[in-house]
Amino acid sequence: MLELKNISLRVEGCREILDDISLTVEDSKFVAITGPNGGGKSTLAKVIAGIQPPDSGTILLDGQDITGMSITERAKLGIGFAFQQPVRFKGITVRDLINLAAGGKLKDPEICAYLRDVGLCAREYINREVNASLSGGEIKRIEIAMVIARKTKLTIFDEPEAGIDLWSFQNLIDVFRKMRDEINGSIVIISHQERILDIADDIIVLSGGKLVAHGQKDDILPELLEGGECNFCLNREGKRV
Ligand SMILES: Nc1ncnc2c1ncn2[C@@H]1O[C@H](COP(=O)(O)OP(=O)(O)OP(=O)(O)O)[C@@H](O)[C@H]1O
Repeated sequence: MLELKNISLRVEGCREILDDISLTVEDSKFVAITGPNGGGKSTLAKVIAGIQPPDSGTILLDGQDITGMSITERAKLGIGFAFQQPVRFKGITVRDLINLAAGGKLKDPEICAYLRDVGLCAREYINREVNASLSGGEIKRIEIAMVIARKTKLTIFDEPEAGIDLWSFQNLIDVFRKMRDEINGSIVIISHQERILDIADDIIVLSGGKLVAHGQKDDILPELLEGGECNFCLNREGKRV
């Protein structure tokens, strides 16, 4: 279980990017974080992954205080993070990356199964070098395949739909459904997409750095669909408009 207690973060000369955020992600839950642009979603994901330290507050994983831990230490405890803009590694093949993620040498059929899960033709990609010749959508899918192979306790995806075409989007939804059903871990997804929000157990809405709603999908989604994300926008006084 992941617990965030009173997390705040301020950038010099700027308002609070995260303002006293407290929330819990229970085991085996699929949680979507959404909200207006600039609300603090990516920053919160970076705070959970250990990329950005908070100014104050505490982060607990299964009761253990991980607030001061590095990305690597958190990764060892089972936190995985898929970036909004994935990185490319020159000289490394797709096979190498999946093996690296899985923490051992997998047989080709196993690697192919991960690639198929994310809609890539395994034969075409398994020996490809992960360099600039891969498209943004292809690299994104390879990164998702890596996250699945890593089988982490808590996986954070930052806008996984970015750069993925419409046809592959359905495939992506299927991947997340499968992850939710088969992997015994929690998934936190930052997304603006209704179809991703729709498969979540819980939805969290961040706006202006504040947590403005957190509850079961069936309670939050109708309000989001009715008024859009700006139904949750805050005015200068920090009140919902
Ligand atoms: N290093 C920084 N310096 C100044 N401002 C920052 C910094 N990092 C983030 N911000 C600001 O903090 C706010 C929250 O950014 P963040 O990327 O977390 O938003 P988001 O909810 O993920 O937005 P989007 O939906 O557009 O991806 C934005 O206004 C952003 O400009």
